[in-house]
Amino acid sequence: MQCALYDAGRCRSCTWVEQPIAGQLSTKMTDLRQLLTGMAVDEWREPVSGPEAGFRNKAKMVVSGSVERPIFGTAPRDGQAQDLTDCPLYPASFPPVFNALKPFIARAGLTPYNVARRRGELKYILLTESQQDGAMMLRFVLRSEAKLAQLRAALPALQAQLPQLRVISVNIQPVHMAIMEGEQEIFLTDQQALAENFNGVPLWIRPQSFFQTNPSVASQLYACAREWVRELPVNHMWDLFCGVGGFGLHCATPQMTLTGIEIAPEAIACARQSARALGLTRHYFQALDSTNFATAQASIPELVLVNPPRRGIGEALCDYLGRMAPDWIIYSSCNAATMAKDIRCLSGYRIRRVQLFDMFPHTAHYEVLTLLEKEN
Ligand SMILES: C[S@@+](CC[C@H](N)C(=O)[O-])C[C@H]1O[C@@H](n2cnc3c(N)ncnc32)[C@H](O)[C@@H]1O
Ligand code: SF4
Repeated sequence: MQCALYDAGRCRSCTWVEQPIAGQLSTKMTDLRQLLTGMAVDEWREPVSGPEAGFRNKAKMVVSGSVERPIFGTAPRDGQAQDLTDCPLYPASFPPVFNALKPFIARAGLTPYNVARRRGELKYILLTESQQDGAMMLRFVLRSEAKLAQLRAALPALQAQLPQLRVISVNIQPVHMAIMEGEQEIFLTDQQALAENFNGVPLWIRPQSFFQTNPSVASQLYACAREWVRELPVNHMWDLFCGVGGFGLHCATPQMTLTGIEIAPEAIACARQSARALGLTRHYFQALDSTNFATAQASIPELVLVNPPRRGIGEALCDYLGRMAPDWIIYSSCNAATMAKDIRCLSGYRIRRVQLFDMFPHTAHYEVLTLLEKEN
């Protein structure tokens, strides 16, 4: 893919951008095969990919520069900030919003935060778009509430100019460190979540809850998990690290019992709302730590699906699953190295199927879906 910002040396985030997608996929497949070396795999499925450009539904922009001339992009290095509003990973609907936000920041007096001087208010802007109808969520990450009144006063004009901004909020991040978001979220609109829909399944995007950033590939991933689960005689499944419920809500039927566990309460509220909209009655979504939840259960359903963060599911959950031995485990991972390590810990399972999903084109990262079956 052509990226003028990469070519000009202004952004080097996509280290593989100069390689054709076919080459990227074959390198990723080689990496995955190496990580699973020594483990028998019954079926390697063809990798799944999506569009090369314009696929991201979310922009996370560091705000720097001055209040009159803010820059949206990367953190300044050697005093030089790079404007990445033309990044080709974003859809065509994003640059007009960025362009309208720059004068808005000046009008609202939101001085960009200067990391070196520890001064200023506006640290990041986070913009997410729903594929369903193009509605958007805009979040301002501010150092404090000092400029909140000014922001509120300037907001009606911005909303009139950009009616697609349905959810607007301020996140307060008072701490001087790399963590992007703080705990406090102040909604500036009545609407607190964006409606999304993948494969006919209603989902919600809202602040402080994880949502996949490549909707084209994520919807193929959920559809594939649904296909795999529907082939199996499953009456009850756990969806651990469920986020807003994408996997479980795709896989469950009205006859099945679905237990979804996720640490973020905001995400659990979204999952419950989607389950109700689907007419599911046997769903139990709880905001809990997945390992604490699982290890307190004396029985296990036929299927456990896990989709952990990059660190993997860890030893305690692996030990528990090995001991309780559900008939099937589906592992969806954005870090095949930790997934391979976890699977090696799980004795008594064979790998029925593996499929790579190219969720993060132009980088070495990828998602992988693995079906494990208990050996008799
Ligand atoms: C890779 S995301 C997957 C989310 C979801 N399955 C999806 O498809 O969008 C991992 C999720 O694990 C959650 N998480 C992190 N630590 C957790 C824990 N200890 N127990 C339960 N959930 C956790 C995160 O909040 C995040 O939503
Ligand atoms: S993140 Fe965007 S601007 Fe940076 S290299 Fe990738 S495509 Fe180019």
